[in-house]
Amino acid sequence: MTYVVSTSRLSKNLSGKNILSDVNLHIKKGEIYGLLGLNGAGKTSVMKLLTGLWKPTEGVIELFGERLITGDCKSKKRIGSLIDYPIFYEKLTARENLELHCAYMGYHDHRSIDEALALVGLTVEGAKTVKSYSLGMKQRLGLARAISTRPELLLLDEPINGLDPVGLKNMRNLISALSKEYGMTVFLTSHLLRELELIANTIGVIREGKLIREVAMENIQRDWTEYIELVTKDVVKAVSILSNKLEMCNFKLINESTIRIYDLSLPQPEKIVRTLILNGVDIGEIRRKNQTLEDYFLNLLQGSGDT
Ligand SMILES: Nc1ncnc2c1ncn2[C@@H]1O[C@H](COP(=O)(O)OP(=O)(O)OP(=O)(O)O)[C@@H](O)[C@H]1O
Repeated sequence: MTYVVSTSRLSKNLSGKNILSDVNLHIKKGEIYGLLGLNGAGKTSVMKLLTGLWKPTEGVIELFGERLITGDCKSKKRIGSLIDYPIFYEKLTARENLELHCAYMGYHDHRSIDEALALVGLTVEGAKTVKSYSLGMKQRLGLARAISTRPELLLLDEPINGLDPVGLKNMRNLISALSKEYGMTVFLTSHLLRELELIANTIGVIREGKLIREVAMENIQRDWTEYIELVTKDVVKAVSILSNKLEMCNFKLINESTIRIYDLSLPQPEKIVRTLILNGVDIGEIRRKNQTLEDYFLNLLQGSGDT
């Protein structure tokens, strides 16, 4: 499969500290990919590397199927980005700010500026100077600037930070529309699972500079949130049978009498139970359960999930 963005063993070291280690990202054309991580996990650092603001210490970045070379402007023209707090020329109007940006990027179809301002709901305010803008308006203007050159790839670092509930919903609708109606590939970061869960097709989980999982939201329910909980006095024996006879590795010891078995597609749950009983494991209780998406991601974010 070809990806709009892929990285291979991407690493960044700053002042002797590994900020990112061996990050392998895979972002498909047209999808909304959400990078989820706690504060300080490395989300902004990934953005800075993808936009060329930082140079990788090690590893490779491919954008649109081509290796990103430092100083290369070709791929930059195909990307719109909103990283950190957006800075504008405060004394100029919003529209003038976008015109300057388009000129700088070599994009000369100014219809896209009106379209961008309309999409973020700033058509009327576009004629006002930016110094009169509120924080939320500047955030929206930042997005308008990012899409004013009609990019194929949109990189948004924490675009929902500081937005009120109405602003949040509008931003979510807008990002979905950019993906569905304009075919843009969107890569955004957030520490809010709920927000990503509502719009992302794929979620990547980053923890302490490592990308520990990429999951397609359509598969997540089936593959990761269902499990069997087995209660037995013979946990040691049960674990040995699961590993050695059934060749399973996707299970977790919860306490001295409880095991959680994930990945129920292979082998069938009935086979697991039959094999345990035939090998003399005394099963106290067995039940099929679902963990919530929140539990699933919290495990990954906080480190109790497997890597
Ligand atoms: N310029 C820098 N020099 C040294 N360390 C840095 C620099 N920028 C970021 N870091 C460190 O890199 C790590 C990752 O930071 P980063 O900003 O990428 O995380 P983040 O996931 O975006 O966090 P947040 O959600 O708080 O913005 C942090 O430990 C941070 O202190």
